[in-house]
Amino acid sequence: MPRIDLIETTLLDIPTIRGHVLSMTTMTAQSVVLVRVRFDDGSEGIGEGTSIGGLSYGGESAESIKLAIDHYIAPALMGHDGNDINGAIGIIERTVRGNPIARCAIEIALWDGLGRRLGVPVAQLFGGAVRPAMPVAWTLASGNSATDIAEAEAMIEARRHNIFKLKIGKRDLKSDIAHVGAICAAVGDRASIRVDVNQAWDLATARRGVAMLEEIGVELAEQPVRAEFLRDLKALTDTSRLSIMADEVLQGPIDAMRVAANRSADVFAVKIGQSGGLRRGSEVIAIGQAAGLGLYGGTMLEAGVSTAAALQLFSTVETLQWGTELFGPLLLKDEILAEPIRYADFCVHLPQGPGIGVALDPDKVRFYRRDRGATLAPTGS
Ligand SMILES: O=C(O)C[C@H]1C=CC(=O)O1
Ligand SMILES: [Mn+2]
Repeated sequence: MPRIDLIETTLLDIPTIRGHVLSMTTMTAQSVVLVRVRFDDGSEGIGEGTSIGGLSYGGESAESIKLAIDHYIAPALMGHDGNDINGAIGIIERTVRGNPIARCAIEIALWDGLGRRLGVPVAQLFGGAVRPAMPVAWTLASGNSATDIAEAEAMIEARRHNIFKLKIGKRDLKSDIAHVGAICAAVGDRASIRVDVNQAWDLATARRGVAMLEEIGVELAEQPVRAEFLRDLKALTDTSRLSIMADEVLQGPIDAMRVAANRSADVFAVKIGQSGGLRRGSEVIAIGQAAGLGLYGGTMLEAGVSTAAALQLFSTVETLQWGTELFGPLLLKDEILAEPIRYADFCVHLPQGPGIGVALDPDKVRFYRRDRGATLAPTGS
């Protein structure tokens, strides 16, 4: 029995290729918590926990993810059978409430370790991949319409993306609609245009906004209203011809059930981090499927490790009506994987090989680790 004998976390700060403007914050760097789990048979697994904009997007930050793992999850899991992932999930959930991204980070490493020991991809442990590649959206969020149009043109030309998600909700409705309209007019029928409001609108604004977006050819609006206001999300879904996607409201299968039960949304943005891991993510997917909702593989703008883990799970889903947005590594200025995930022909390709199918570049990890300065600084002062 391969017992867990070491759990190590490393916090990295990696600059983004440009400012990423969301309704609640502008990102210029992404903070990533890497997890390494070692088992006493010498095998290892890696995981990642990544959030957005410190604590401005949700209830977890890189620092809180690291703390939850180092101080609570790691001590509780020490000595546990690495092959017993369901048992480990039980221990983690009894030890730590909330904190779904921290829980996910460690679970990824457990699946990676198990896959590597068995010599199979994690997708195989979830029944096997039904597709080798998935459509992948890109987020246009430079904060400037002309820059976004140029970016969209370049992506279509390179055959990298023809699905674009526009981040809105920071500016007044009129400016946002003008911005989205300009992008829709520029790309025409060469791309699918969606928007993500990240909870910024009240119901009155959302009603007007969604109606205007529909007029200009937008296909879908993601989380237009606050996650807590499920009644408002449902009101929009009931009356809008645009598809409404649930994102921040989905913090695992219990929320998924609440949203599905009264059809408060048309589509689930399934995120392994927000769901609390691959196992709970697979349950969110099952609930969405059983309710006849559309599915979309979402991201917390994760680096390569968590993106690879999400790809392992989403590759096993029968129908991903809305594709994925697993482009996180492309938003970062530098690659931390030894071999990057492949993006081509408007798709992201499932990495091959055992476990999650990717390995870290140790030099890059060393370079971007937050405590690098501390490690190099003279001690004793
Ligand atoms: O969906 C979100 O709210 C978070 C994230 C995903 C893509 C992106 O640009 O931001
Ligand atoms: Mn979203």
